[in-house]
Amino acid sequence: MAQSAPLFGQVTVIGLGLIGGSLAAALRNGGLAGRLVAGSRSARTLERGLAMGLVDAAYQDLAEAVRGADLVFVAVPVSAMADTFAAIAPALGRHTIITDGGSVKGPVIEAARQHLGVHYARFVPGHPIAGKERSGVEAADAALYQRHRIILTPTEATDPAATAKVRQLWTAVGAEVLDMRPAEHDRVLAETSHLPHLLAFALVDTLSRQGDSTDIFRYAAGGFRDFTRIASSDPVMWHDIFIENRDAVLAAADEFAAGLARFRAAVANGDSEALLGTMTRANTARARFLAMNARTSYTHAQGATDEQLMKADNQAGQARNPVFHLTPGGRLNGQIRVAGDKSISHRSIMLGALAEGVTEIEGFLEGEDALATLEAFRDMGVVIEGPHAGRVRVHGVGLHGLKAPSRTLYMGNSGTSMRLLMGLLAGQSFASELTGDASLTSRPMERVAQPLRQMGAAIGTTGDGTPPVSIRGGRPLEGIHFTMPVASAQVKSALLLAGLYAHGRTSVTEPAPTRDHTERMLAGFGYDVQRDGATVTITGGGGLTACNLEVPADISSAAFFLVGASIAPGSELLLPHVGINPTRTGIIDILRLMGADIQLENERDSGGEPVADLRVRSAPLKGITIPQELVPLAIDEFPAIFIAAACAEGETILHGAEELRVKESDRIQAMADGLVTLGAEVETYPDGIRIRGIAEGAAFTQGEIESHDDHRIAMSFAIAALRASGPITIHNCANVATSFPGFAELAAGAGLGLTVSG
Ligand SMILES: O=C(O)C1=C[C@@H](OP(=O)(O)O)[C@@H](O)[C@H](O)C1
Ligand SMILES: C=C(OP(=O)(O)O)C(=O)O
Repeated sequence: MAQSAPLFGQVTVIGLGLIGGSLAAALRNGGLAGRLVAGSRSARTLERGLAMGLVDAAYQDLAEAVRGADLVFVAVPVSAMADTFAAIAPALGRHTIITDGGSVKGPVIEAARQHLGVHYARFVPGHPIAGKERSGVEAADAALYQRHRIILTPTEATDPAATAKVRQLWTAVGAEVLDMRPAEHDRVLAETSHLPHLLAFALVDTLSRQGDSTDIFRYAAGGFRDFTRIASSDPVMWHDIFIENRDAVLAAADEFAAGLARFRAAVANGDSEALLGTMTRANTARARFLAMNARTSYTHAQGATDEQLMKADNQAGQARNPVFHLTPGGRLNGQIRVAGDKSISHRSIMLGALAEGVTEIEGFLEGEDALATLEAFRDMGVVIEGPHAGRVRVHGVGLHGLKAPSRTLYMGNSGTSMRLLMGLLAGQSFASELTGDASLTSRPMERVAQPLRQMGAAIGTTGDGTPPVSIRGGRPLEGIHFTMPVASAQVKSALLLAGLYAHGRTSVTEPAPTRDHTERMLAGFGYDVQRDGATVTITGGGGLTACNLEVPADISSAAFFLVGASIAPGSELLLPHVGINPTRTGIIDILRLMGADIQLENERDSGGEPVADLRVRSAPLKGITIPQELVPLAIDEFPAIFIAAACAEGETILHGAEELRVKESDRIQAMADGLVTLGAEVETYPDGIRIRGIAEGAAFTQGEIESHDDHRIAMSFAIAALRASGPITIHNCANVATSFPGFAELAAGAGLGLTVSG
């Protein structure tokens, strides 16, 4: 850590175990304290601390230790807090800030209030969530808090300046600081840490009391060992925690007992639907909660080992994030079946859930975005089997059968999930809240919220109009006629889904054609949808009937290969069963205008959606001015199109695409930055870009690219390597899994020099 001016004059650490010792070590390393002092009842600990160079002075008399301190960190067991506060209070200065590391906050705050007297206003309660597998001063580790979370739980009595100072302290040693109310902290810890320990202790104890317990333990397999590992934790420490956090632990235990009773009843009654519902939800829930905490991708959390999960969770978003390494040149050949269509996959779950009967889906996209939708419906009580190799069975609950979710619905990175669900949830009788990852929580949601309010919905967003989105529910909706200011299929779809619940007719007029999967699929589920030019209308009060669906391959995923094969001489690829809905084929039109050689073979209908096998051969490309009417029809494909433009003769100019600035990243800026890094000549406009291309040979230099956590940016620059003069490295590629899991393997199989690390 770099040396900086000391943040504090004297810091005193009371209790020099792993937690206290590690803070001392980190402050020492960073030069953050002018003087470091330790206080401990144990002479041996103090000797070790001095010998290790952690502190400059050490006292068994705690009052002596805090004399002259600017900041005191109390890191003793929770049951010893009251005595410690009483011992130090008389020696604290008028400005001394006191903070602690106790794992239960309510009782520590109460002890501080009783014993710190006037100093209570400068007491900032805290809880570092850091590894505790080793203990004692010998385990002190200057790096312990780096990228770990510290929860601060200031009370109304806490001086905000003191809180700010403690926040500065933790940030300076590399931690991420979160604020919580004390009661919330104790409840959350009771649920996520104390209850599991209670269950493990209770299970092992219960089994060990049975007559044949020797046999039980002899035959105990991995599951038993995994589940009960934490029953080996220190009984004295856990005794203190259960006693100190009594109320929250009891509430969590009661909640669990009710869940156990439900499960028991389902077994007793042979209730397959309840059993499947509970277990399919549980299957993915853990990975999802951890992903949600880390505000990271969900399939990553799902594929990770326990250790990685906990690390990702502790390290606040630092989940392992793959890096793409590309060798330059090469060509693409063969046949590639790209991932299932994302837009159709989302809607297959939504409409399947609201239908009467069981909907069977094939070709479902097992990408993060579609899975976020799937999980949201599980959270609302819908039994969904799968996905297994693209097959999903949705047990529809009917238009009015959804149940209130017990917690915030996590939409990960998916704008489609959030916006469509806003419409659907506005029509429900219950309240709900939607949130997402760092990218999604910065995207605009008022474009949907405003017209829904006109229909009568009660919806809140943040001051910036971004998520979290809260929906009051239980409000009667009235059909409206809405003319969309932006061409957005998500806005249109949200209003149509709300329209299912509205009184009368809901109609939406679009300024330019956008993807019409919602309209087609509603009709496929038996709902009457009227289309008249740019206006689509539905009347509330009908019903949906389950059906079977085959999701075609996603033309947005095929786009990377259409561009890759076009720009790499000697390429020829066949992309079977790709959706060629005319509201999605802008990419084909644009590439053809540039001179690409793309053939549609075997055109057919698949469940109401046109599909074809796409054959693409390399061809010399030329720059064009992209026709305005094609912009909404190729909206997600522009990152890939920009790569084609950089490999075309002359200039390509795009206008009218300001929407690109509010996708998973600002795609105009993210692509321009990457293109410039790779030596291309570009100029950006508020609504577009100009790119000068190089028709032959290397169009790109080597370079390091930032994906900005945007799947389409990552995949576009991967394809660029086909025409680069040196290696390209792309950082933060986890989000490729949102729309195209398996991209790297498929692309490498077809000839792209792509390997993945991290
Ligand atoms: O409705 C859909 O499935 C989508 C609509 C488009 O968004 P907008 O409606 O914001 O243009 C598109 O970018 C997105 O990937 C999927
Ligand atoms: C914009 C996209 O998706 P969404 O809006 O669903 O996040 C996309 O996939 O490119």
